[in-house]
Amino acid sequence: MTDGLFPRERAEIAPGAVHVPAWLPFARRRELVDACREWGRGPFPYRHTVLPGGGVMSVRSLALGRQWVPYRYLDAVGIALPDWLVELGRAALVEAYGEHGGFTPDTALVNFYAPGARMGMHQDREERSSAPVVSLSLGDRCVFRFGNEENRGRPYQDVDLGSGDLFVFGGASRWVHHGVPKVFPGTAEPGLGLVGRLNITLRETGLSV
Ligand SMILES: O=C(O)CCC(=O)C(=O)O
Ligand SMILES: [Fe+2]
Repeated sequence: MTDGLFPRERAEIAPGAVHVPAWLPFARRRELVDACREWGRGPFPYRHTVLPGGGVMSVRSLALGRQWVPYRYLDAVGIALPDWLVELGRAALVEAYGEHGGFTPDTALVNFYAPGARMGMHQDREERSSAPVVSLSLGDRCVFRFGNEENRGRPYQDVDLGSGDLFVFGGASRWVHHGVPKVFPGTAEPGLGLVGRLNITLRETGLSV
């Protein structure tokens, strides 16, 4: 896959953190965008999450499978996590690591970044399972900041995540701080039918029902 002048190469950003540019074929991206739109039409629309301190996230999100509120998972399921998405998550791990290790995600967070939206540095740490996090990106390109386990600051690496990209972080990278400091508006590929950026993360909560 070539983006402009330079091919974007598959890279292991850190041990257990694998970036596969343009992993999803265009047709699959379109299907995912359509699915994300459908999910938002139902009784559980995309919402700005209100943080305990009163801050409001600029991203709008919805959950598939087990629902997340800051900073815990609820027992409640709003929208079911479809089997085909679980299978896609397994295929993503086979791509990244050569095996899926029995990955059985029970939740997916779908984030929508309208122009100007971003996500601060954080850890995905409400999960009791150490299974990897699978991230799929659609639409506008962004800077994905991948840091360290200790704090929100340096050292970090900035990774360019584009439409169709797969990013997996597991193993020694599972509890690393990460965030999205910038999205580049208008960079979604034509024909995708998306203004902005969508990101889907699949996780195993490790919680029993
Ligand atoms: O949008 C992204 O690429 C990252 C999303 C994320 O870190 C999260 O939902 O926890
Ligand atoms: Fe995260």
